[in-house]
Amino acid sequence: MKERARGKLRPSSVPCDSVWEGKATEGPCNMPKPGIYDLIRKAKWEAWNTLGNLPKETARQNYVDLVSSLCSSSESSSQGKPGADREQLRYETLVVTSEDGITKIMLNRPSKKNAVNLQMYQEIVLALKAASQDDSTITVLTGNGDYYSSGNDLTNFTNTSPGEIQEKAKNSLILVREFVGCFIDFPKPLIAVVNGPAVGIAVTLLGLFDIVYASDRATFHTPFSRLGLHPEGCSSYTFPKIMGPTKATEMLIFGKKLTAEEACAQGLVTEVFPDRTFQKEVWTRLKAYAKLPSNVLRISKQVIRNREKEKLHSVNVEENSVLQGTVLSDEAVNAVMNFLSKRAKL
Ligand SMILES: CCCCCCC/C=C/C(=O)SCCNC(=O)CCNC(=O)[C@H](O)C(C)(C)COP(=O)(O)OP(=O)(O)OC[C@H]1O[C@@H](n2cnc3c(N)ncnc32)[C@H](O)[C@@H]1OP(=O)(O)O
Repeated sequence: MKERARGKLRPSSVPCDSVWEGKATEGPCNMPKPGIYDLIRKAKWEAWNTLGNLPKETARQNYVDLVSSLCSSSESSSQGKPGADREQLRYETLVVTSEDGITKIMLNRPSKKNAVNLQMYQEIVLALKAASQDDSTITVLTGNGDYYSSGNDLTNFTNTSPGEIQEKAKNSLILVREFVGCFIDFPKPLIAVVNGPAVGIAVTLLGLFDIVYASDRATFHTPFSRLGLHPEGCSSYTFPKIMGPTKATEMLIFGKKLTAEEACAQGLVTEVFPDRTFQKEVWTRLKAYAKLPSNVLRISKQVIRNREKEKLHSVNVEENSVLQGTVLSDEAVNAVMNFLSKRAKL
């Protein structure tokens, strides 16, 4: 009997379904308790044993229900395959690819230093939503060309009539709030591959990533005060936590630009690579990480990040409402005018 019962328990099967399976075919637990180091069989035995005298028929029905629910969940997850996403979604400002367990979202306005225009905000929201449901293990954000991103596109409100500008600013900020919310909620490991300089919102968001790899050519600059703007992307909360309040203040209020090495020393960047070997080294490492079990990574991310989510959403709302009041201030409008008239660059 011992051997027959053991033969039914496939070591690779999920403990919970083999428990119902054992109960459904054998009735009450009828095998001796396995040894302390026989971890898989011991876990199954304990689970089976806890079912006590549950009737065989009830156990059988539970087993059928469980198998049906697993089948339907695997069907619905296969509808979110990256191949299908690629066919459905066409992006103008991004290149999104999915292979080797990695969905790569590449900002693709290199002639504008990957400045984030309204279309790009929207497309990143869509790409993150698709990536959260596809079968990739990790998601990467990176930039095409020499910049990672020059931040918010300063022409977002130009070509807008005076009568429409208030409404456009309000709606744009609602979009930015949703955009930041997607980073807060993103369920899989999210990795920034910072291929060159990063500015403004492209920097602040890094506090919401799980890993940040940077080329030694990258710089990190948040010149909010000279633009008449204020910290966003939850940086008013994440940066003081990551680097301490005084270093965060130097960056977020006084616009101190950090080199990649400095950003790494402050904890904003995980690791810096020589630009010459950046792409090769980073992608080799990410491909190895993407072979780890997807579900395990998701759950570990939840364990690390979930207790902060509510706080981050409230910070996002608060930062956004401050910007609602200042994005059309004289200081902000003058800064844009100076940039457009080529009088000001960073
Ligand atoms: C939508 C709601 C608003 C929410 C507000 C959110 C709060 C703000 C968040 C931020 O991200 S603030 C940071 C904004 N970014 C900047 O201030 C950067 C401005 N750009 C520059 O200073 C320079 O362009 C540069 C990045 C230092 C690069 O200089 P370089 O001399 O190397 O290249 P350029 O010839 O200047 O740039 C090439 C091309 O790209 C255009 N461009 C670059 N960055 C932006 C940008 N952020 N917005 C709009 N356009 C940008 C630049 O004008 C050039 O265009 P062309 O002249 O070739 O047409």
